[in-house]
Amino acid sequence: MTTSSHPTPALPFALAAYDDPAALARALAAHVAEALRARVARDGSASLAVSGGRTPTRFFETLSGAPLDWSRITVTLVDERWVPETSDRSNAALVRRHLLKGPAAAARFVPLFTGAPTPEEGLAGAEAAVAALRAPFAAVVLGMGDDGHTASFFPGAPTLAAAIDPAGTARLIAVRAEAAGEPRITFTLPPLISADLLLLHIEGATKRAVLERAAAGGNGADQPIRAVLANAPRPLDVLWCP
Ligand SMILES: O=C(O)[C@H](O)[C@@H](O)[C@H](O)[C@H](O)COP(=O)(O)O
Repeated sequence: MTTSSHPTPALPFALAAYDDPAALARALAAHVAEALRARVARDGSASLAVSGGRTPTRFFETLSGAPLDWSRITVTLVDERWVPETSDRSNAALVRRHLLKGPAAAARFVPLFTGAPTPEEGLAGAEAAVAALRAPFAAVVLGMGDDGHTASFFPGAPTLAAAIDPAGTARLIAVRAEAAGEPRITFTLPPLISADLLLLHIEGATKRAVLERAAAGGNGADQPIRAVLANAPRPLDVLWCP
C-alpha cells in the first residue's frame, strides 16, 4: 500500500440541473445546435461526436429536428463497441435510428466500426475514416458510466493510460476491459477535449454522486472521468436531471 501526504486535488465542473429528461434533452440539443450553426457559419462545415449507451436517445430525437444545414455536418461517435450494426449493442445503429432522421438525415455519418475482426485490426481503417472530419469538433457530448468511465476510458484497461494521455498523438485507440463487454474503439482524450463545446450528459442520482466523488478526489481519484475534468480547457459543463 502506498500513502501520500498530498491530498488529491478537487477538480471544478459546472452542473446545470434540469427537472426531467425532456427538459434536459431540449437544452442539450439547443446548445449543440448552436455550436454546429456557429462552425458552419464560420468554416462552411462542422463535425459532431456523440456518445452511445442508453442515455442519449431522447437528446438524439430532439436534435434530429433542429433546423440546421445538416448537409454541412458530419456526425461520428465518441466511442464504439466492436460489433456490426445488426447488433443491439451498436452505437452506430442507435445514431442511425434516433439521430439521422428528419432534417438530420442529410448529415454525413462516419462510423468507427470497420468490419475488421478486432478493433486493433480495424484501427488504421477507422483512423483513415475520421481523418476527413473537420477538426476540432464543433461539439462533443460525453456520457458516463456508474464506474466513472467516459467514452471508452475504462478503469483497468491496459490502454487506458495511452487513451487519457493529454499529450498523446493518436486520435483513436482500441480498448479491452472486462467491464466494457465487447472490445471497443474510442477517440482519445485530446481530440475530445479540444472541441468548441464539450458537454457531459448524465441522468440520475447515482451518476451525479459518482461525478462528485471523482471530482473531489479521495476514493474517486482513479475514475477516468477525472482525466476530462483535469484536462478540459474550461470547467466541464455537465447537464444533469434526476
Ligand atoms: O458506448 C458506450 O457505452 C458509451 O459511449 C459510454 O461511454 C456511455 O456514454 C456510458 O457507458 C454511459 O452509458 P449509459 O448511457 O448507457 O449509462
